[in-house]
Amino acid sequence: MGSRENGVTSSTSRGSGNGGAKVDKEVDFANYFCTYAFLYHQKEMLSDRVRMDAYFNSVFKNKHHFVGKTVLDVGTGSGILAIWSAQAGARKVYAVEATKMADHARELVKANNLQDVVEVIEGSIEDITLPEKVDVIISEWMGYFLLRESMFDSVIIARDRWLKPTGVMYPSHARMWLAPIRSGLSDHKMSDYEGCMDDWHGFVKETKTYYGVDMSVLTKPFSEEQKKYYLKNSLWNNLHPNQVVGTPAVLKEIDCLTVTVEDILKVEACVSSTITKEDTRLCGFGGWFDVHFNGRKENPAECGVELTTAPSIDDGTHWGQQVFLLHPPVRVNDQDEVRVNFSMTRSAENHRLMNVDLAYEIKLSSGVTLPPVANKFFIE
Ligand SMILES: C[S@@+](CC[C@H](N)C(=O)[O-])C[C@H]1O[C@@H](n2cnc3c(N)ncnc32)[C@H](O)[C@@H]1O
Repeated sequence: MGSRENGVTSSTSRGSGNGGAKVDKEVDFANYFCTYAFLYHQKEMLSDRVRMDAYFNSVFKNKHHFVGKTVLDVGTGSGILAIWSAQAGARKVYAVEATKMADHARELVKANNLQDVVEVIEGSIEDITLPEKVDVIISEWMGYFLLRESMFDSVIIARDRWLKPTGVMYPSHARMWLAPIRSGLSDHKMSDYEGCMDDWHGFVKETKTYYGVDMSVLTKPFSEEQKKYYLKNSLWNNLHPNQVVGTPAVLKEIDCLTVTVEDILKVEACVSSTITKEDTRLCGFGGWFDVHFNGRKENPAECGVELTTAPSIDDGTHWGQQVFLLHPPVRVNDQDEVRVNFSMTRSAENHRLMNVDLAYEIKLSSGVTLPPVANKFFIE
């Protein structure tokens, strides 16, 4: 889950954004669920090899959790996780999907001759009733930086209603990470953060050459506009691992079996990272997540699987990372310490979007501490 294009960017009429508040279902459907009804969007997730391999391996390398068992797939989309669960030997799979994608899922189940095992149910997980409790809940609920989209609330509700006391969650654990980062190569446009704030120059040259108008007078306002934008909004990016200039820190650890909605309304952490590169420019912080498929203590996975969205030399995942930029960048050195006060809450206008407060302070290895800086970002 998590797409730059999915409809969660529009605001909804939801009130306070806390887990107890009422969601205007119609508005939520129009703004959030609508894109999931399109196969093109499901395809984006189905094409994410890192995501697919992790879920596939978690199911097929842990068949003992599935053989002869009952499974609930929360938000089945195209039906892929439900189909794998059935192929791994489940006795019965309830595949619940809020959107009309349920029709395609039903078709796909039938085409794979699994209609006697997989029952596709169209409806919100919050509203449907199952005839029995289940042994496994499987779901792909993760948004950008793990919690954007707030779909995990629905999985928690499903768990509390429908998971047997001995049941297993797929995934079982999740973590959020933050690390100091530097700008990428200048030929990699998306991650040349310093360049992207000033890249009016090249444009001015071209406009003058081809269209005879000198736009250089707008260079400064453009740069100011860019800075304002990037200092207020996080940026989706696929970071290269060499852009990570300090030790990554865990902001939040979640046990999917026991966590409550209350526990995820706010993520607060004070963390510290040691710079690991000589003479580099700290441009901001990168945030990502991982989830694990470890079963539960009494019924562990035979083969634990990790799905990570950390910076990677390959294509990464469709989740990428969230980048929180600083301006101006700060020159840092090996062994300097960056202390971060991090807080993430849900937007009051749209509970599926996030506000981040990020304050940091740098203690140089010489012992000098630079003045603290505080920034606010919106994860849209
Ligand atoms: C990220 S997609 C995952 C789809 C599929 N499970 C997969 O892994 O490819 C999440 C799906 O959950 C559905 N969904 C989200 N919240 C839901 C809810 N409360 N009840 C039912 N379906 C929901 C969305 O419509 C979407 O199709």
